Amino acid sequence: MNMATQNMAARNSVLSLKSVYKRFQQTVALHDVSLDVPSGVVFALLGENGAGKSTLIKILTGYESADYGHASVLGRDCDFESMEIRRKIGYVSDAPALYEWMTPPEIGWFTSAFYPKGFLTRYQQLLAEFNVPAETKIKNLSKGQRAKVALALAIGHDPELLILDEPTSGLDPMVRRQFLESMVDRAAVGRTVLLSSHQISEVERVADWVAILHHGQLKVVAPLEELKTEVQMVTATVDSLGSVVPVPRGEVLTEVHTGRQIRWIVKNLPDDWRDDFPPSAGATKLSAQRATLEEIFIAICDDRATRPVVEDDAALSRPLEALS
Ligand SMILES: Nc1ncnc2c1ncn2[C@@H]1O[C@H](COP(=O)(O)OP(=O)(O)OP(=O)(O)O)[C@@H](O)[C@H]1O
Repeated sequence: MNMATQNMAARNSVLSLKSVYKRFQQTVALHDVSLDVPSGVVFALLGENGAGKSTLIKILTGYESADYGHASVLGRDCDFESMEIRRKIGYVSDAPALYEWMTPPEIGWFTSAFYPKGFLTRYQQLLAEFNVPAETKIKNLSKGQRAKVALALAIGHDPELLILDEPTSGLDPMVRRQFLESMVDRAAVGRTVLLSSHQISEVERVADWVAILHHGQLKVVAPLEELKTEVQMVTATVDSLGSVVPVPRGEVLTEVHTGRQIRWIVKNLPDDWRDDFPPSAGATKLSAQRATLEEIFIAICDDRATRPVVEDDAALSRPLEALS
């Protein structure tokens, strides 16, 4: 993220993490994570399984504490004001706990006691929109129907900030679409949505901002459009296996070798990047194209991508210091 974008996010941020560390026994779940989420956007948190997404969300909602660093939501401290935060925001966890013996209307009526007037009416409208059966007890609802109840409970009070941990898993394609559209609508009226997801195509459709976590570290935070325009995939074919070719200038996120082909994912590739590959460089068929979000995600999160796939021992000694 460039400095101007970073400053903009920090100025209007609805949530903020500063140098947050979290460890579970030997597992480092979050490592020096700093993040500001601006208001009025759909902000997607991407990362491989175990990257630390749920841990980050649990710290924001006060279900876990950071070992070090500071987290705040809507200006409130996540450690000391978590009850207040949970009342203000909407939150759906990856496994929502609901009162199993109640019916959907009953749980809405029960929950309405914690929220201002207007909650129940809105909740009931959402249940009707989502076609949730009113007479069935929660324990007998399908996975998708449960997810709809949890979502209706989370947005019934029209929260300024909605936090969703993998919101669309278990939803059918129609509801998934309806649901994602409603996220965009929320952002359009100034509400903020933070969602974690593995569904890159969905994120690409709805997110304004994207953050990518990898092994507990925040690798990318940027507006989606900026990411799409600033990151490119450079491809070169090497003349012979094991030849040492230059690395393109710019910020090389990763390098992948497949036979004679090398692919680099590069941020801020200079216009004159081809000058780095004179005929003597041993690389031909040079091309650069914009990288898709999926390509960027894989480049950052697939650990195999940072290790060259080689077919002879000589190539193993190729210098990779330029890669982080
Ligand atoms: N309570 C816990 N005790 C021990 N380890 C934990 C605990 N919670 C999380 N972890 C570990 O911390 C790491 C991050 O887990 P987290 O659930 O935040 O990942 P995630 O990005 O949400 O993954 P997924 O996409 O699979 O849901 C994992 O290695 C996980 O095993």
